[in-house]
Amino acid sequence: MAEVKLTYARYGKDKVRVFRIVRGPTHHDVVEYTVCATLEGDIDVSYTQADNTVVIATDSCKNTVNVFAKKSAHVLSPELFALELGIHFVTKYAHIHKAHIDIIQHKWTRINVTETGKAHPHSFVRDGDDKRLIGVIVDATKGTDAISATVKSGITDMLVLKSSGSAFENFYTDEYRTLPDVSDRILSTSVDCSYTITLPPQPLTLTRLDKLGIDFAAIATSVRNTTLDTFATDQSASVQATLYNMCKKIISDNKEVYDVSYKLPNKHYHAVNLDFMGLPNLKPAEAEVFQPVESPSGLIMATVTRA
Ligand SMILES: O=c1[nH]c(=O)c2[nH]c(=O)[nH]c2[nH]1
Repeated sequence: MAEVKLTYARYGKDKVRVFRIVRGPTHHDVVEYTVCATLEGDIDVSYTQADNTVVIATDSCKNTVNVFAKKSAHVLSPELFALELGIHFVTKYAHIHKAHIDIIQHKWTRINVTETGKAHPHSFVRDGDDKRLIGVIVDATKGTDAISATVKSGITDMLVLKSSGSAFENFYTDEYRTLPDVSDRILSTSVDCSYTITLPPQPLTLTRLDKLGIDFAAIATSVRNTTLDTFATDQSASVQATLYNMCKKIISDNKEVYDVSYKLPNKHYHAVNLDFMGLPNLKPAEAEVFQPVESPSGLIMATVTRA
């Protein structure tokens, strides 16, 4: 047998599906999460010596998510809920030094009733495929009185399209280029955005969570609105340039945001040739019927960081 060593180990429960109702006096709030909770620490012997005594069962990790969903005062904020879970794992178990909590928040938007013009107190609609993504790492490797954390938050699967206000011109020309300059085109992408939030000076404790003073929901709303507003209003020179404009505004508007990353597929729409019917549809000014192209798509990515 070759000499080997274990260089990284982490385990836990993925795809923990949880739904929580918070019953208020006048209305209910609901959240639906898919949680992935994984742990690092002094767990090597479970891999190398078949010693399970150090293993908090992944089933127990799942139970912990459900118990905290019931007891947490922060459950409506995925960032705070993730921090709370992470702090729990690294403080409850002396041999667990890092917890990774990843949450997908599924959409439930309050229904506005047409007849009354009012938001309904306990009825909701899934009004889009977009989800919020939260990734928290709680780190107690320097001890439980020196816990630090990183918080990433973001959006995924937010499909957008504009039928004008997008150009792509003056790009590199050589023998491989076949694409003509276009001054007006369809632009469509499925937004995947992630941003890092700087937490106030650590260390972190469960009780300090109440006093973090960061309005995670307001930042999420700002990021979503800026993404949509910039996509709509920017006279786009390219996906790259529009992406950068989104990042600049998000970092300017949100002092807690340290960096922003986007992954933007450029979902192409090709004008259909209708010459066989004598219908002009190929020149940009005449094109009205398009074929949405599943693949390939462009893929434009970048991270912009506060200087
Ligand atoms: O906005 C764009 N960026 C590109 O890099 C690119 N490449 C391409 O073929 N079309 C586009 N559009």
